[in-house]
Amino acid sequence: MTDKLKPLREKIDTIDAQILALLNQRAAVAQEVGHVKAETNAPVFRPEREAQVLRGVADRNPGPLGNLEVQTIFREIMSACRALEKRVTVAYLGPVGTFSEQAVYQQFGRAVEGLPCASIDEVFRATEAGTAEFGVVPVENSSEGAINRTLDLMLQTPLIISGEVAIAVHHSLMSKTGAMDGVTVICAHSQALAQCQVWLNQNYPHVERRAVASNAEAARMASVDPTIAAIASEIAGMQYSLGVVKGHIQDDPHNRTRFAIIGKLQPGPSGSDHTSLVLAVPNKAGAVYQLLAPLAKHGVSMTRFESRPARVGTWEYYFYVDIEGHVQNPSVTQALDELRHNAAFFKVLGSYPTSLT
Ligand SMILES: O=C(O)C(=O)C[C@]1(C(=O)O)C=C[C@@H](O)C=C1
Repeated sequence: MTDKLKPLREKIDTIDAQILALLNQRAAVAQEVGHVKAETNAPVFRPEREAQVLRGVADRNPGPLGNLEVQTIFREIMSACRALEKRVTVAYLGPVGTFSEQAVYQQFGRAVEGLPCASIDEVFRATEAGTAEFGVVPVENSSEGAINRTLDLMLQTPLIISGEVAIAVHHSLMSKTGAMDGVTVICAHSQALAQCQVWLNQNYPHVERRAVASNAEAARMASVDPTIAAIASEIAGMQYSLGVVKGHIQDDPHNRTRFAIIGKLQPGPSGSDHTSLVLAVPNKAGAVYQLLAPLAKHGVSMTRFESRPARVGTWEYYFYVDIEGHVQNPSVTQALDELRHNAAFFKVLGSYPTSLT
């Protein structure tokens, strides 16, 4: 056994030495890129370039490693190279251990400065003020729908959407002991309670449910109070040394949340992009249909359509529309020019590379 392993491990050692040398060669080139950017004051984080690199490694991947695995490795390589140029600060809905924090790492890799904020409003404020270069905010959940506070704030902010990231949301029921003995309350964010309600009705119909500010806060509470169990990600549970009572309790096994990266950067076209818009029309029959006609005319696909009642201003509804393509793509430019004419309110929230997952 040992005799057979030895030469194989020597092979791995040789390959690791090559990988290490190549990684540092790559890092040195990234440093040069950093100097060129510094001369022209160009942005360090280039989401369109990173998306192209990650799509490229998946396209060229011969295996046996899976595409997701090689993309994860290359995301971290780019993150580390980027940090040699400049370590970007990213605000997110904290505390640490939230799905928002996972979204930050999924988009930027680990070599970033995370800035946990107490609310979605604060993420916008920190990014607008420049305390953070970027912010990560939840936009929609596959089982619960739009995150309304984010949509409302998008309407007013001067920030742009520079990227999107979707993550699988798996909830676990956890407590200090990993059991439910003595637990009288289950705490979680209201969205998480809603996403697990069928499972909770079947398994713990008589235990009180209490909505708290975040799942990570619920995990923190459970870590200091044995009468509290929390619904949160297992990562949050690990941060607070909780034991898992039951994993994957969300009613929809494919539960996902999509996040927007907000900032002051408008990425260039990456070859596979989305553009987000907010529109409003006068309240008359057929107005929405007419408004959207230019998209069909120019062959631009709509990937999302969401309406929000207007709480202030003249219009009854704002429509949040995502389309395929980048504002610099000619068909999108033409469609948007016509849309702008038909709309009573028109705002481009940004064009950005489509999420890899
Ligand atoms: O190509 C660039 O602009 C770089 O700075 C290099 C690099 C990389 O490591 O590949 C790093 C950061 C950018 O976000 C994009 C790519």
